[in-house]
Amino acid sequence: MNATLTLPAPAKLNLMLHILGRRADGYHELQTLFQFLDHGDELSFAAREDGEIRLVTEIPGVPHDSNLIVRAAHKLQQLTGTSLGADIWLNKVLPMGGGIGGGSSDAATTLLGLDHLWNTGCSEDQLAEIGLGLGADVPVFVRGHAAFAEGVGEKLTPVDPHEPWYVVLVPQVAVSTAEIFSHPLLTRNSKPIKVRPVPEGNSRNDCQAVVEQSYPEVRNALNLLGKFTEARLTGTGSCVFGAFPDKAEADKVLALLAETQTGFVAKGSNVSMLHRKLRSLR
Ligand SMILES: C[C@](O)(CO)[C@H](O)COP(=O)(O)OP(=O)(O)OC[C@H]1O[C@@H](n2ccc(N)nc2=O)[C@H](O)[C@@H]1O
Ligand SMILES: Nc1ncnc2c1ncn2[C@@H]1O[C@H](COP(=O)(O)OP(=O)(O)OP(=O)(O)O)[C@@H](O)[C@H]1O
Repeated sequence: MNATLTLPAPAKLNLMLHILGRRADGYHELQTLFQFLDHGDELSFAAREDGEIRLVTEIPGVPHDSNLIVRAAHKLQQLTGTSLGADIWLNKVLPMGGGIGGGSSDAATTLLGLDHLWNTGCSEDQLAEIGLGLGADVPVFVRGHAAFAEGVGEKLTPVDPHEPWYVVLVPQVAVSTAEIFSHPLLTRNSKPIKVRPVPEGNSRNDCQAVVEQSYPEVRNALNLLGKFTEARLTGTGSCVFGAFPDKAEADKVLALLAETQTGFVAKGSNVSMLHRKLRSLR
């Protein structure tokens, strides 16, 4: 059997998210602050000589060829012209439709992992560009550093916000990103803010009001976590998060909410687990 390469696909949080306007193509101009979590999916890759891409562990409800992992692998094959393929195994940990970027992160890990395995030598810029074609959130996972993002999420300025421990609650509803971005009541006229200093105090999420209105489970999670710390929505939800100074405090709060809420505790991280692992391989 070929050697396998196993790599993490971490989650992200949007520490703030402001919507500045809507472009002619329907996509929204935004400003958002991305930080990674030391928590995520795991992917394993083994090269195939016959050029086939096979996701061995499929996600129920997501057709094989629509999975962002398979789409990312095909795009990399096309760009590089490699004759190699891959068997790919996914250990899915992150909730789907959670606003913590699981699918996007899987796609980025696939691009970096297969570029490494196939020895195709793509630049980070090339991989980020392929990634943007798969989703607005993919480039930040390719770059692997916490970032202030503008445009539709692709203009990235690396930043180093504080790295607290987070409680992330996972309300048991999947929120459609497209539905929230097309909501008539969405705030779309926030004033642009400056990148530096890192906008930690200016940290609202413009999607939160419409998500709370449409999904009572999300409002409930925000209210419950809000009893302990400032609680906020990530992306278009459904997940909500709050920061704590240490792991013990975060664990305690999650335990107190455990009767009615599903969630996890994870450390915020400005260098993604994926990039830390890849560096250790070089
Ligand atoms: C909400 C965020 O998660 C914040 O990080 C992202 O902006 C969304 O990123 P994503 O899930 O990778 O989004 P995509 O898969 O590119 O787009 C999903 C849908 O969201 C809407 N969309 C997304 C990003 C953006 N800047 N404006 C949009 O209007 C579009 O209707 C699109 O059809
Ligand atoms: N590998 C994958 N993992 C998760 N979802 C995938 C994957 N491939 C395709 N999808 C599809 O993408 C949809 C969104 O998944 P994802 O986990 O990225 O949502 P999200 O966390 O809300 O994303 P974001 O934070 O980028 O808005 C899923 O409902 C699923 O249909």
